[in-house]
Amino acid sequence: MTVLSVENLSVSYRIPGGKLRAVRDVSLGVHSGEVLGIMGESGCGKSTLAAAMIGLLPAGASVDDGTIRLNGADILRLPPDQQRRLRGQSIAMVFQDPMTAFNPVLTIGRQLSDFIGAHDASRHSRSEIVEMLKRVGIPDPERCLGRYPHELSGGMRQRVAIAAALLMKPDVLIADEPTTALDVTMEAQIIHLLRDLRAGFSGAIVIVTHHLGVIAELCDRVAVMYAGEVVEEASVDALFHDPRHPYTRALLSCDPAVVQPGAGHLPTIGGRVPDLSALPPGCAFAARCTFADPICADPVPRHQAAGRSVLCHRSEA
Ligand SMILES: Nc1ncnc2c1ncn2[C@@H]1O[C@H](COP(=O)(O)OP(=O)(O)OP(=O)(O)O)[C@@H](O)[C@H]1O
Repeated sequence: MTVLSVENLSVSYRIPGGKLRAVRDVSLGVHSGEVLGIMGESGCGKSTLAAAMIGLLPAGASVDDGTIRLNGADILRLPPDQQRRLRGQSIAMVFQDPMTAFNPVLTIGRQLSDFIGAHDASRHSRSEIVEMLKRVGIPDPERCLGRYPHELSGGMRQRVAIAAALLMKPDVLIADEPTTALDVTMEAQIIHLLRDLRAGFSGAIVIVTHHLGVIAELCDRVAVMYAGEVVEEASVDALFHDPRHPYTRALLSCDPAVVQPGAGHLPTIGGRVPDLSALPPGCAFAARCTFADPICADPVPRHQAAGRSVLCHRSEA
């Protein structure tokens, strides 16, 4: 069942003298039990898309067009209090820097019970919280409950943030760069933790990342973003073994090691991402694409086939 679907979504930021089009005509869906990865270089619009999905767009950003459906409800068109309620019950978010999710002057125990109590006080007892902390690998959960956020390492804080999100039993868990603020060892541990947790979680997971290892190890499907658009969407297997969009191919061919699970961050491609406030007509990747020809200045068709879509004049899905 599709729990979260985004249809023809466009989001822009107001900037001096105009508009920066951060998300352009994006359509995506994620089903229960599935992990969708959203990947792309810095500035391609991943975080803006994730923020729109959870309804927490930063100041200056607005939805120009499109719909976001959560369990079928068109959340952008609900009154704000209903939006908040639906989100609180159905979506949980894990942020890049877990410190931002915690109040520095309250203990972890107080925050977990307050946070969860705010959504459904009766459902969660202290023992459930302790059980969840154990599940996410906190070595001494009882002791952890009495600690303040700054007394935990970054990796432990991220584990607690993941525990808090899972305690809500959300239909959709959105994780925005969940490993980026961590060192390499902790990053690997959190990737393994998320992989283990998948088994006991029936909701959908959306992971925003520029880390190919996260995609390879955790995701079922992946949407590759470039300059605000989804340029290719496919199963992880299809994408890694048979990338069709020249941008995806360029990313993967920069370093053959990247197709291996556990591989590193996205390599860089020559040239620059276009200015999102003054986009060229046609394909936004054309200026960096080795296959570009004059047709690329025309509006770009989206080729769709079973389980795959590709936004390119020259590549079929
Ligand atoms: N508050 C803002 N005001 C104006 N422009 C913004 C703002 N936040 C982001 N942008 C611009 O929107 C575009 C998309 O940014 P976004 O943060 O969504 O990309 P991203 O792929 O998540 O990048 P990163 O991985 O660096 O966070 C970028 O061009 C960015 O400069």
